[in-house]
Amino acid sequence: MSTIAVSASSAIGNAAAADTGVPVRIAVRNLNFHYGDFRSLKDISIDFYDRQVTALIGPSGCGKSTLLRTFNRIYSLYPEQRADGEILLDGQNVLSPSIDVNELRARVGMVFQKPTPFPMSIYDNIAFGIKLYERLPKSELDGRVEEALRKAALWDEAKDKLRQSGMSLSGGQQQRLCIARTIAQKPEVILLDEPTSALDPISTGKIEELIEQLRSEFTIVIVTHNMQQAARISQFTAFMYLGEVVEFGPTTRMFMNPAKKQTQDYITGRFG
Ligand SMILES: Nc1ncnc2c1ncn2[C@@H]1O[C@H](COP(=O)(O)OP(=O)(O)OP(=O)(O)O)[C@@H](O)[C@H]1O
Repeated sequence: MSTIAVSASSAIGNAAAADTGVPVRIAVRNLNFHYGDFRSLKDISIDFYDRQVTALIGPSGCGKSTLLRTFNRIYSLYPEQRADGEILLDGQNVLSPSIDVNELRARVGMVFQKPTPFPMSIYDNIAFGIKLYERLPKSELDGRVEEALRKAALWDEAKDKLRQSGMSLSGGQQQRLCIARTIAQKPEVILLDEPTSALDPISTGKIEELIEQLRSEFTIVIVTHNMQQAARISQFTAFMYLGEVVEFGPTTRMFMNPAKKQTQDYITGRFG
């Protein structure tokens, strides 16, 4: 794992983050993103720390989801979308043409705003992804499915109906199933794009607790519109505006004492 870039976070005025001593898992350098002729990310440089939760916040259209989608190159499914610059995952540039994108997507899992279980059983929703990469005897596969459901805090609710359709679960349970499916592939990084915006407060609370538990094992990047949520669950926060990272730092400092007026205005709801 790369530790070189810890001090590089000072490139965006973040001395506090640079002092943490936490290793960097993803180092983004001079990243630009284009949808056709439209440049939606502008020369972004930012570090994401190992086994920490980083929240991406900012007004609608500022580029949060676009940034998230660069990490596993999911955008490359669309020919008119392109990124340049560097995204170093453990020191290896994921934008390099030599990267195996299937392998990358197993290392960098993603969960979307709307729960997206596959139209198959709860068991198969999880086993499917494992079987793409590994050939395991049935007993071992059963163990991996159980482990993923336990880590996603869904085992107790799902263990007696593993053969039922994933679509039969509630919205909150479906989202935990999607998280279980991602975890089962043993990723290093989990990307969460507004994972609770379609959920009720109780389901939201469960996902937030889950994120706190998952942090011991995974590096997590979450896009959220909910400032309280960002403050509750993240250790680092990046405030984005018009395709740029305006400010980045430890969440407590960002919320208690932001350095930039734009950040202050946004987190206090005064952004016009
Ligand atoms: N498929 C696309 N084609 C063209 N432009 C796009 C596309 N997707 C996003 N954009 C533009 O890129 C910019 C960043 O969009 P993005 O979805 O990353 O913002 P966001 O901060 O995640 O917004 P929100 O909070 O509303 O989800 C916006 O100006 C948006 O209009």
